[in-house]
Amino acid sequence: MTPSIAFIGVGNMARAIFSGMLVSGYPADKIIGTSRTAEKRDHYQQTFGISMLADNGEALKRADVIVLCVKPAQMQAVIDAFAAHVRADQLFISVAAGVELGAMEHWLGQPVALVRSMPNTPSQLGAGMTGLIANAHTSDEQKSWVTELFSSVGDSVWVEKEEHMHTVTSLSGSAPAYFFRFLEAMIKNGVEQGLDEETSRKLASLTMMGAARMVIDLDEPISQLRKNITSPNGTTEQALLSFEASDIDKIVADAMTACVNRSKSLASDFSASKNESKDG
Ligand SMILES: NC(=O)C1=CN([C@@H]2O[C@H](COP(=O)(O)OP(=O)(O)OC[C@H]3O[C@@H](n4cnc5c(N)ncnc54)[C@H](OP(=O)(O)O)[C@@H]3O)[C@@H](O)[C@H]2O)C=CC1
Ligand SMILES: O=C(O)[C@@H]1CCC=N1
Repeated sequence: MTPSIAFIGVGNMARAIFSGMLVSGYPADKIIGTSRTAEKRDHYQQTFGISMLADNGEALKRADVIVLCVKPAQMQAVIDAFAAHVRADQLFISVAAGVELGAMEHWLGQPVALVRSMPNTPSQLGAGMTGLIANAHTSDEQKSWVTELFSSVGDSVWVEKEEHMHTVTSLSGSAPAYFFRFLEAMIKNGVEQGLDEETSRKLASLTMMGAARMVIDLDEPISQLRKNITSPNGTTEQALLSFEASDIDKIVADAMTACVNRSKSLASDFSASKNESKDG
């Protein structure tokens, strides 16, 4: 039987996951979403044919699997409001950056299967990449089901230690935005050199896709793929020398470290112990 899935807090990430699921054949009548905004509920209901509710508790009641998709700062209030009605057979999946399993277990207040995920928005095209870790109450069968769920919108990896979720966030969760930023800079320069924006966008973005496909499909070191393009004393060499002069490794490492540090600070802001001391 196909489980009913409730997405609590339909925004960018929830939409990316359920639209990818719909494309891969998940029945719309098994998908519920929640939002506090009436216009959004109407929009998602009409556009995707899923059920949209205002009441998270009602969504919880109807669902076998609950995907928590609100912002980290909203997570505790959302869980607190329905924790008393959680059933032991339900499976929870969080997509929130930084919020640790221990904190969510504490807010849920009872032993329940819980998976922390870090997906990304390419999921909406079936090209997502998701990092996963489960708590001790999640069975192997539930983990397999979660793997299948995220396979339907791309690919996934299970990490061994929860601290690795910070790294996953910097390598894949946030990373589409790095590539978009890089493309924005390339397209801007193409336009400054006289091409129209549409042509610049096509040249740069299809090149990014082609390069990514070479990395994924060809069994060759990335450095070799780079060398194959870099003729001695040619054009590419000049571009790469310019990157090195700006210390591209440091630029990328600084950005990824900033991402990881923010993920860690979210974890500390919303940790169960901090919450307890706040309560106490
Ligand atoms: N965007 C991304 O690329 C990624 C995001 N994430 C994680 O996904 C989560 C959501 O991010 P994102 O989708 O970008 O954020 P959005 O703001 O787009 O979505 C969150 C949605 O939650 C809804 N919401 C807020 N409070 C409630 C509530 N009490 N009940 C029901 N709905 C509520 C809001 O709608 P309304 O105000 O109408 O209720 C809003 O649309 C975050 O925790 C983030 O860390 C993880 C990986 C990637
Ligand atoms: O920026 C954020 O906090 C979320 C988590 C990963 C991508 N977006």
